[in-house]
Amino acid sequence: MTAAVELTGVGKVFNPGRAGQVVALTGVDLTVESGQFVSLIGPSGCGKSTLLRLVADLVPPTEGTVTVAGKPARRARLDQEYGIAFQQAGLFDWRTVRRNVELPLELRGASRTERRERAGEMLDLVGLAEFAGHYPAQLSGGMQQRVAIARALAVHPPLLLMDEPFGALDEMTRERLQDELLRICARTGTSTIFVTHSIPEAVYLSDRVVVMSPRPGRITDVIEIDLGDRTEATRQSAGFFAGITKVRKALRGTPAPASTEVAAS
Ligand SMILES: Nc1ncnc2c1ncn2[C@@H]1O[C@H](COP(=O)(O)OP(=O)(O)OP(=O)(O)O)[C@@H](O)[C@H]1O
Repeated sequence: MTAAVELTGVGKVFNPGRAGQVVALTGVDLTVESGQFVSLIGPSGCGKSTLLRLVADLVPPTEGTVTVAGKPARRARLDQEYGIAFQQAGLFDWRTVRRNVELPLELRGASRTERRERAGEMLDLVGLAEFAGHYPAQLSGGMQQRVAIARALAVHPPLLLMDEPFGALDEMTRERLQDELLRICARTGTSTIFVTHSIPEAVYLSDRVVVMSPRPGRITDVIEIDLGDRTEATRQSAGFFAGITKVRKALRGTPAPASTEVAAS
């Protein structure tokens, strides 16, 4: 099966050869298999957002190749192979919730009926069907984030790129949205790359946590997480805490003990 994302020997230098030169990423090799949930974690400025933006073809790599769904990143962007949700929900204030979700479908030239139907389906999925006619300003931050997720999923992209989408939310809302996101990804078979600063969030959500080093950003560790189906009990489980410890050590540069597999217990 074609990998959802494949980066090979990827490097990114901003302003090369000029005064403001920044080597943001170097030697990045990463494969995200179809249906996998992968988090990126690392100190501020290590290149997490840059990596995501390379996958989204918002910036070109200086070296190496980026493939999304087996296609060059640019082709994948044109084919809308992915949806994007960033920390700021980025909704259009003057459009209702429904019309915000319809936007990527409009850009795709979908018919009015199809747009309505799909937006309704997506808003149902994120539990906001009743708010379809509201404007973003009438919603809480968490609800706005859910609209952004619905919008990102509206074209049924095989891949979701998320940059700290829950960063600004309170802990309870954040945990609820994490569960919703996992449910949505499982139902739709979506692959996800998720940037976060939160170790527990990365461990809870992911099949693999990718740990990055400070500039120039490199991947220093990939920690496999196997907590099975997430339930109420997962956040209190020994496996969850073991995962957190492993990622924390990797972030500090302490080698993890022999096995890198974190299992449910
Ligand atoms: N357009 C740009 N021009 C010049 N330098 C840039 C540009 N975008 C990012 N950088 C630099 O590249 C490095 C990586 O930035 P990036 O935003 O990817 O880090 P990050 O890991 O996402 O950080 P944070 O956790 O603080 O969000 C930083 O040093 C940043 O200043």
